[in-house]
Amino acid sequence: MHPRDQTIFALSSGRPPSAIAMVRVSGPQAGLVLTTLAGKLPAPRQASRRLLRDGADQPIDDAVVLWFPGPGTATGEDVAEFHVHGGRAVLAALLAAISLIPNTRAAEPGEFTRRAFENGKLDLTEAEGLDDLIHADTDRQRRQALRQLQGLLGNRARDWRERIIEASALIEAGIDFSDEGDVPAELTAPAVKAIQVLHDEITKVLAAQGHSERLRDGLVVAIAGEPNVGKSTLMNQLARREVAIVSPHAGTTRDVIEVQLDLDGYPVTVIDTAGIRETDDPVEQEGVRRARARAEDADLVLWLVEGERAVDPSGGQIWIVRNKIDLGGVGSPGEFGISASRGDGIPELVEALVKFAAEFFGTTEGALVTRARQRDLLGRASDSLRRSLELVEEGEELAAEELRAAAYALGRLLGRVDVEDVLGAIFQKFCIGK
Ligand SMILES: Nc1nc2c(c(=O)[nH]1)N(C=O)[C@@H](CNc1ccc(C(=O)N[C@@H](CCC(=O)O)C(=O)O)cc1)CN2
Ligand SMILES: Nc1nc2c(ncn2[C@@H]2O[C@H](COP(=O)(O)OP(=O)(O)OP(=O)(O)O)[C@@H](O)[C@H]2O)c(=O)[nH]1
Ligand SMILES: [Mg+2]
Repeated sequence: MHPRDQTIFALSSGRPPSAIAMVRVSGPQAGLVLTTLAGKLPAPRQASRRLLRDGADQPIDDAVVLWFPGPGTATGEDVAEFHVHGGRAVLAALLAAISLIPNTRAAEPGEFTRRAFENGKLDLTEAEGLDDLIHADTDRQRRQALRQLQGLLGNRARDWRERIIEASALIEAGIDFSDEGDVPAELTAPAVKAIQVLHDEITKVLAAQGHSERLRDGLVVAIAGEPNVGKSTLMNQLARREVAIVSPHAGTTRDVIEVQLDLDGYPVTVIDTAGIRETDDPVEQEGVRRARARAEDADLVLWLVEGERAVDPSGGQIWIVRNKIDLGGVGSPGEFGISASRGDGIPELVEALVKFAAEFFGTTEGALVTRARQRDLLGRASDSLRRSLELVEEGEELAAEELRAAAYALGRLLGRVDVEDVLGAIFQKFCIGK
């Protein structure tokens, strides 16, 4: 039997042990799995309590089960759900009992979603949104992912694709009509107008995206500066816990230490680094090398100084943060003055970071593009439309060719025209059970 026709099953809830766990089954054998383990089929889409039994008629667990007959289901296939106690032995017994039923097998990562995609329940951008929703850590990530899952980009792309195909039909009708020589302008004018509007709409969506695709990974803020200025103390303040070792000894931090923060719904990774100085200690040298590399890659560097020390960092986005103001010393304009150990100035610094994040991510409530793949394909569609406008004067065939390329790019965005390995690569990164 082809793997596509097998019935798949997986633990769809989190790592055991948990209070309750959910095992999902999808495919033609889902009903048989349910009756084998739980007796007669429950009423569709209604929770029923059943004692589950294995092949030897031994009890597995006291469970709640659901039966969703296809095709009106999440995957488009028959689906069964087992809501059981989330202990490791319960799950092991349940999964073993299911796998004994012929033509069933454990699902690959993302395979439920893949089947939903193949059955037309969602397009590729919606599947990507679903994956992002599962991995969303902050509220803004969640909202962006949910918009994508609900088809905000997919619906726009479908509409654009249809309109491009209509415009290209107009142009091609002109080509047939003219037979030889130029197509009369009154035939192509409506198509040209339509292409211009389409080009404007797609370009606007691309322009509005800002750094919205970075919302998935988060902003990286590096704390850097000379040894002993209080970088690790600031890190602990921002994290509100003791993530880094603080000591009066210069050269304490060697490895790069990271914490994930949720700043007003924006995901921010803060990294604490080794104090940058010339040193003979090879371990510290390596720490300094890593500190420099990470600071260079960061979206923002908080360059910490203490006391009256002058500063000379250069390049990139850098904020000067003057620490230990409790010991005296005055900050210059354009600097932050803080006491990392006492907490003075920290709320102001955090507030500025939230503002920076808001500007960095741009108008994420309006952003439709969340991945490089999507941006790339929209860019191609927009470029092809622009070229078709340029070419329409020279020859309708060339313009029609570019329109086909634009429609093709949108088709790939939606996952309508894509080669198996591209789809495979996308779904592979999903969770098992999703
Ligand atoms: N127990 C449980 N909770 C869950 C899911 C699930 O599969 N099981 N989901 C898993 O994704 C999410 C909900 N998403 C769903 C998406 C589509 C359909 C569905 O049955 N769609 C049909 C019928 C539409 C309808 O009646 O509204 C369809 O699209 O044809 C169900 C759940 C989150 N919570
Ligand atoms: N008075 C005062 N002391 C501070 C302040 N912040 C940090 N310190 C002290 O400064 C010393 C160095 O702090 P760390 O946070 O370890 O400094 P660091 O920059 O991480 O040092 P390295 O990891 O060695 O580069 C410790 O003794 C801290 O207690 C501050 O705001 N005021
Ligand atoms: Mg340190």
